[in-house]
Amino acid sequence: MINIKNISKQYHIKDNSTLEVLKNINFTFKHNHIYSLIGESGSGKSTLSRLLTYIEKPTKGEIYINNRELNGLSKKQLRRMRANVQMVLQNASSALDPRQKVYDIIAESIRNLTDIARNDEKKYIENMIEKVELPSKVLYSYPNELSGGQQKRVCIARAMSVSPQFIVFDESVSGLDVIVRKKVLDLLLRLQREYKSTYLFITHDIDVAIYMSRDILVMKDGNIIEHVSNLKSYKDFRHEYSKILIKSQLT
Ligand SMILES: Nc1ncnc2c1ncn2[C@@H]1O[C@H](COP(=O)(O)OP(=O)(O)OP(=O)(O)O)[C@@H](O)[C@H]1O
Repeated sequence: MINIKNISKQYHIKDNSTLEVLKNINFTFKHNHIYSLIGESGSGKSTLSRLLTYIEKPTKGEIYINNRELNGLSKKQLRRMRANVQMVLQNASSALDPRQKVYDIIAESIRNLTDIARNDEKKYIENMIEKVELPSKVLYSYPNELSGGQQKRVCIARAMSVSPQFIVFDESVSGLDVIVRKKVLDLLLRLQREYKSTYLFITHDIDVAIYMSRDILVMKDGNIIEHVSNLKSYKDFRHEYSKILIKSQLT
């Protein structure tokens, strides 16, 4: 479970002024659940994902994972926490080191973030690559030898390999063609059922958001302005802004 309390994020921009990108957000992400997050460009979705994955710190507020606040943890505890929360980004090719073979990319993550013994590593990685439905020979390829869809699956395998409880997918399927995208989404849904992790699925695309989850957060100007759980129809969105956002995609 991840709990965010009174989270704000400000950036210093030119002329000594500050830009408040996230404004006092409170939310609890339940265990074993998928949330979709939609919102227009610049509303703060990626900033929120960077805070949730500890890439950046909030200016104000606290993030709790399993009731433990991040600040003040020892290095070892922090390492464990980092494994707990993973992120899969839009641009798979830039997220993968072009100089490393897929095996080494996944192994690096495992070595840094888990206690899996070296003797067990190969079997574990082969199993992981099978879970994302890639042939094992991919492990000995470089990322640029793979298709966009295959690279995406490698990113998913790397994230899953450290057994995270929480995964943020930030526009993770953008840029894939419709058929490949659906296959990746179905894979993610299967993996979620198997691993019982919590997903925060960030997307511009309302259809993708609904395909992944009926639990939808809408973000505007640094706030979560609406949370619809158990969405049954577009009419369940009550906030005027959500309605405009949905309408703009449907017309
Ligand atoms: N490091 C930074 N320094 C200054 N401003 C930033 C920084 N990172 C983000 N911003 C600003 O914060 C706002 C929110 O950006 P963010 O990327 O979180 O939005 P987003 O909803 O993810 O947008 P998109 O859908 O286009 O990715 C934008 O105005 C952006 O310019």
